Amino acid sequence: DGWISLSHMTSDISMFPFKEWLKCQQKAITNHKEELSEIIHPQGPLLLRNTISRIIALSRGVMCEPEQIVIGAGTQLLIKQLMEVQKNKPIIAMEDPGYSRFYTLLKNMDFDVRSLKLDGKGINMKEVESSKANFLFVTPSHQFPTGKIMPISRRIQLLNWSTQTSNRYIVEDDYDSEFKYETDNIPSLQSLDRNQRVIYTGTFSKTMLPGLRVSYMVLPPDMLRKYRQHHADLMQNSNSLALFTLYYFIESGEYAKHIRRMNHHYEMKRKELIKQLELRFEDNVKIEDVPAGLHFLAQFKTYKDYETIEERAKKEKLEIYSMRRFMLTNKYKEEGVIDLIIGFATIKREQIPDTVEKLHCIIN
Ligand SMILES: Cc1ncc(COP(=O)(O)O)c(/C=N/[C@@H](CCC(=O)O)COc2ccccc2)c1O
Repeated sequence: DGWISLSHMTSDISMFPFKEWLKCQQKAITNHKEELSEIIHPQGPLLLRNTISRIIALSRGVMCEPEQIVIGAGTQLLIKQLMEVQKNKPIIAMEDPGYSRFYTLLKNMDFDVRSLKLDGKGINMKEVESSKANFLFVTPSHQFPTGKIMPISRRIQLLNWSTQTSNRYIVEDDYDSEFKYETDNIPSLQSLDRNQRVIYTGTFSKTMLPGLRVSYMVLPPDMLRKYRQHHADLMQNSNSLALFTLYYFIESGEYAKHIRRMNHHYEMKRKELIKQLELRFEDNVKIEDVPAGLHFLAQFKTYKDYETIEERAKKEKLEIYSMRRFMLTNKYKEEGVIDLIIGFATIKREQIPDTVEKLHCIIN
């Protein structure tokens, strides 16, 4: 259809080892007929929760028992189920720009949702303090969408904030932590938490097949008790066959191999795209070169506004999103520049020069 995608909402599944996946699915069917024939644990199979707790301990420093993990069909569903448990309408705060799907979900659940500005270190502490929030949603490992990695100093400030009064929680959305290029992993907020204030969420959407819809959250013990009481009757909402298959895919080492392969593949494309953009736009582009994730932020000098750019991109059959998608209430517009979110997962290496040229004529 002639469209080129610089969307951040895709992953490059051309390299996904479907043959291995099918072998693991065969194993899942052979070894787990019993479980497939019945309603299994609402939090997902214990053997997969064991595996997940081991992976996130190794890669993110998350300390938890498998019993604290809830597996669900997407992070939004898990957040919805978690927030249904909360009594007397807690106040919610989240990053702006931020993940608009959480903002919409929580607003639709009639919560009072405050959108807080960022500063150079991530979510702004003064705004956090004045927000009176009970639940604070943050993306410290790779702020969505700006890419900022929250420094340890700000993490400590947030953790101190969370212990100042009761009924304060931090929801750490670690959605994009697998893909780190030069920098090594900063451990999760949850790994620094000594007061059971951090609710940790992760997903297999970025590293596996987005269509699998397998995500998970780690609940502190007291929140887990409340969650289990409230959702005593709730059945598991993930697909058991996919979960058992994922278990074998991880245990066989295929998952680790796939992440290594994708890290290399994405890093190459990211480097090439940044190089071509800087060559073509020279000092009319400023790139937040955060070496992580499947997208980066690029600020282009132009006197065109967001609407014009978005229209021209559509006409040029280039799928790309601007910062407007993520502005919750603070609809700022810097004079003479626009911010675009450049996703590099699906673009082919050989398409990069033409795509950069296309972007140049859209913006100028
Ligand atoms: C901040 C944040 N947290 C969690 C998630 C993951 O959600 P889950 O898949 O339900 O577990 C996303 C996915 N955000 C999605 C949409 C972003 C947008 O709306 O602009 C993009 O998701 C994918 C990107 C690449 C490959 C696969 C998926 C999230 O942006």
